[in-house]
This record gives sequence, structure tokens and C-alpha cells, in this order.
Amino acid sequence: RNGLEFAVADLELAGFGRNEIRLAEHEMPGLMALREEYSEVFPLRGARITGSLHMTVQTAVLIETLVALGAEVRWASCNIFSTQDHAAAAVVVGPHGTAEAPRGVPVFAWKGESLEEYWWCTERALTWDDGETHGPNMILDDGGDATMLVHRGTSYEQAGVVPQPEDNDPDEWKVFLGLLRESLAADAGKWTRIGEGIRGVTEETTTGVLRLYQLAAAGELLFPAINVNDSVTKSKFDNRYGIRHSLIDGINRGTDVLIGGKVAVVCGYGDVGKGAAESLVGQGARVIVTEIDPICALQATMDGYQVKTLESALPEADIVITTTGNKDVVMAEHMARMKHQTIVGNIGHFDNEIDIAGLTRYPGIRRTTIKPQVDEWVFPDGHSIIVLSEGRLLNLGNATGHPSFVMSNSFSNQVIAQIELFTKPDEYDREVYRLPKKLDEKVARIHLQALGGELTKLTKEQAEYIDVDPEGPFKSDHYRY
Ligand SMILES: NC(=O)c1ccc[n+]([C@@H]2O[C@H](COP(=O)([O-])OP(=O)(O)OC[C@H]3O[C@@H](n4cnc5c(N)ncnc54)[C@H](O)[C@@H]3O)[C@@H](O)[C@H]2O)c1
Ligand SMILES: Nc1nccc2c1ncn2C[C@@H](O)[C@@H](O)C(=O)O
Repeated sequence: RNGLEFAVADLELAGFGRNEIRLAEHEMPGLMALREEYSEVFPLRGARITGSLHMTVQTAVLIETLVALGAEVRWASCNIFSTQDHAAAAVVVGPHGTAEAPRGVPVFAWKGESLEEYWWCTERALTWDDGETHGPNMILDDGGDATMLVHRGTSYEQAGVVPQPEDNDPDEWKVFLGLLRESLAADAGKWTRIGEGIRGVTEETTTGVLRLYQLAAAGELLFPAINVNDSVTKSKFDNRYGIRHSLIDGINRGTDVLIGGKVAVVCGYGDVGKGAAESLVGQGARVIVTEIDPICALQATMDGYQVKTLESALPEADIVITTTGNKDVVMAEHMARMKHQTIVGNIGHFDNEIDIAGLTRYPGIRRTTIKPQVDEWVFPDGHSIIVLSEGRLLNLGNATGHPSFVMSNSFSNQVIAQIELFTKPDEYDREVYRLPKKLDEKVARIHLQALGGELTKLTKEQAEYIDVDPEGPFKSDHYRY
């Protein structure tokens, strides 16, 4: 429509989306400060950014910040349930367009995509059909699906074979391969051209960063990458305080079950697990943590939580939440032994933390969909469990994810990382980098000020005494926050 390509649920939702984007801008001081700092400079002029990141109101503000800095953008979500349709509509229509004549950004995302539709959206966001260019020159990724599609498409084209990553469910892998074959039949050489045209990727989350380090270690990274997740002002805020806000939001909207007085098991006590435990204990739950890492397990005990194995915690568990970034954490056999109507959910990036495939194949199992993203699975013995978002991250599947202020921290790092890689391509090799601490502190300063925090100034003598520059960085590179 109006020469703009897009695929969203309903453009009529754009007015609602625009109002929420306007309110979110006030809560995203980091992004608004970057628009101010770079206004009329357009550091991203010439950038063609493909985004694969949950299409929420907060992401809409990120997208419109990238556009304000000069970029062209195409977008897909990185999860089949996480799109907020009114945000997607508002981004397509744009601040000055109408549903009849949209003037925004091509978005390919809607809440409740099938797996086929998901990969089609991702491919559309990676395909720039404007004649001379074939693809993006930048990727902004969350979980690595877009980055992996480019890598696996390129290697499939050049090597003729592509190994299935062992963390993929065979059915999902068949869908992925099908898309690859279809796109190559339509346009041989497509993925190699796309791979060659990309200057770099900035990766949002822990699981996506793991995949980048694996590609780099194997010498297969096609372009430089910035690990945005490990900016302190991302993972120590989004992964923790964002989850503290949005985990119970997802459980409440999904089930309306009282959390107070119940026993909640949190699998994993990393940044997300810490936020998850805090979220649940804040509602009066008794929290039990499971961990594989003695250091994180010891932290959990010192924070007052019992640390047990899942097997020994099951008999008393009312709620089980996975936060590990690992696979096969809650298996069908565990779910078969859970109390009646135990709530089971995941907030890790992928759905392989909970054995949904094993659950669907469990002999005699029956599924009743209570409402979208809330399923009751009844076992032959009559007891049932409530599974949220089919094991996909429930804070975005059953609720609207983290609030704007904490996403402003994460996305300020994303914008800074995009500018870094796009404007200084010669300074980066095909490795994984993190942003310098000074930029991390810059993001913190903006958000601290917005919350009315008052920083103390180091005197020259104090700075010398603790051996730091009075203007920062205030910590060594090995400091753990
Ligand atoms: N839903 C969201 O909004 C959101 C936000 C940020 C990150 N994430 C995702 O959440 C996941 C966790 O992120 P993180 O930053 O906390 O990672 P992390 O590495 O800090 O924490 C994961 C923890 O799980 C533990 N663990 C691993 N396997 C385990 C097992 N089998 N049993 C028990 N514990 C186990 C690890 O020891 C680690 O301490 C990742 O997939 C990340 O991408 C989701
Ligand atoms: N409101 C929101 N918009 C976009 C993305 C959102 C989000 N809430 C959580 N994530 C996921 C992030 O925490 C991402 O940084 C991650 O690590 O998964």
C-alpha cells in the first residue's frame, strides 16, 4: 500500500499504537537523548538495518530512533507470540502517515505467527528488493535467528549442506530448511550476496550472544558483532529488573492465580533468574531455586532462597519457571509428576527449556486451550498442569514484556552499537566485541538523571587514590557489578 511493503495484523490499530509510543518516549530518555545528540548529524544515513527483535511498543521507539538517525529499516519479531499488533501497525503507518497511506517502516510481524509465517517474516525483513541492493548492511538481532539464517543460508549455498543445530526441534528445523530451499530456488546466490553485504550485527540477548561466540570460535562469523547483552546497563538491568516487572505480569494476565503463599521453583539463578526470584518473592511466594553453578547457587542461598534439584522440589511446587538459556530443563516426566494445576512457564529466549515436544507425545495426554497462550494439559491420571505461551517466553507471550524505562537502557546500547559498527567498519574484525565502559557509564548517567539520582563528584585526590579518571571509567574491566 502506498508503495510500502508490510505484513501486520491490522493497520487500524495504528492510532492506539501511536498513543502508546508517545507515552513510551517519555519513559525512554536514553533513546530520546540519542535522537537529540545526533539530530541533523544522521550517523546512520546509508544504513539498511534488518531487525529481528520482539515487535513491541518499546521496540517501536527504537526503530523510530534508528530512522531519526538516518537509517532505512525493515523489521520482524524474534518470537511468534511477542508482537504487539498496535505497535507494529503504528510503525508501518509512521508518525505522519495514515492507514490508507502508510509512510513508516516495513514490518513483518503479528502476534500468533505460525512457524512458517515466522521464517517468512524473517526472510522478508532480510530481503531488500530495491534493485541494486539485495539485503541489509546491518543486522539488529535478538536471539540470533536472523544472523543464523544468513549464516546457514550462505553455508548451504556454498557447501550444499547445513548441519541442524542440536537445540532445534526437528519439526522447527524442517520448516527452517524448507524456507531456505524455497528462497534459494527463487534466487540462487541470494544468501551469499546478503552475507557479503553485511557490515555487522548487534546482538541483544544472552542466548544470541552464545551463538555468536560459537560462530566466532568456529571461524565462521561472516561479519563483526557487538555483544549488546553484556553491556552492564543492559544485562544487569533488562535481564534482572525488567524480568522482576514482567514475569508476574505474564503469570497474572495468564492465570490470575494468587502467587502469595505458593511455592515457586525458579530454574537458573543468573541475571534473569535473580529477577524472576525477586518478582515472585515480592508477591509472597516461597521461592526454591535450582542451579548447576555453585557460585550462582550460593548467591541464591545468601539471598534467602532454598536451593534444591527440580526433582526434589516437584512435590511442593505450585509454579515452575525456567530462566536458564539451556535446553531440556523441565521434561515431560517432571510435568507428569507435578501437583494438580501447577503453572509451568519459561522466560528464557527459546522454548526448548521445557519439553513441549515430549508433552504433546505423552501417552493419553489431552490439551485444552483456556485462552490464547494458556493451555491446560490433562494427564491420564486426571491431574493437569497449566503451560504458558507453549513454553515460549511468557513475559512477552502472556504480557507486554519489560517496561519502557528499562528497555531504554538496553536500546540505548543497541543504537550506540549500530553507530559504532556502521560508521567504523575498518576498526572491527569478524569477532565479537563489547562496548567500552565509558559508553556503558554514559547510558547509566542519562537514566540515573531521569530518575532524579544525584551523582557525587570525585575530588582529584580521591580519583588518584582509587586510581581512576575523575570522569570515568570508574571501574576496571574485570569488575563484576
Ligand atoms: N524473557 C525476557 O525478557 C528475557 C530477557 C533477558 C534474557 N532472556 C533470556 O533468558 C535466558 C537467561 O538469561 P541470563 O542473562 O539470565 O543468562 P545467565 O547465563 O546469566 O543465567 C542462566 C543461569 O542458568 C543456569 N543454568 C544453566 N543450565 C541450567 C540447568 N539445567 N538447571 C539449572 N540452572 C541452569 C546457569 O548456571 C546460569 O546461572 C537466556 O536465554 C536469555 O536470552 C530473556
Ligand atoms: N518490551 C520489550 N520490548 C522488546 C524486547 C523485550 C521487551 N521486554 C523484554 N524483551 C526482551 C529483552 O529483554 C531482550 O533484551 C532479551 O534479552 O531477551
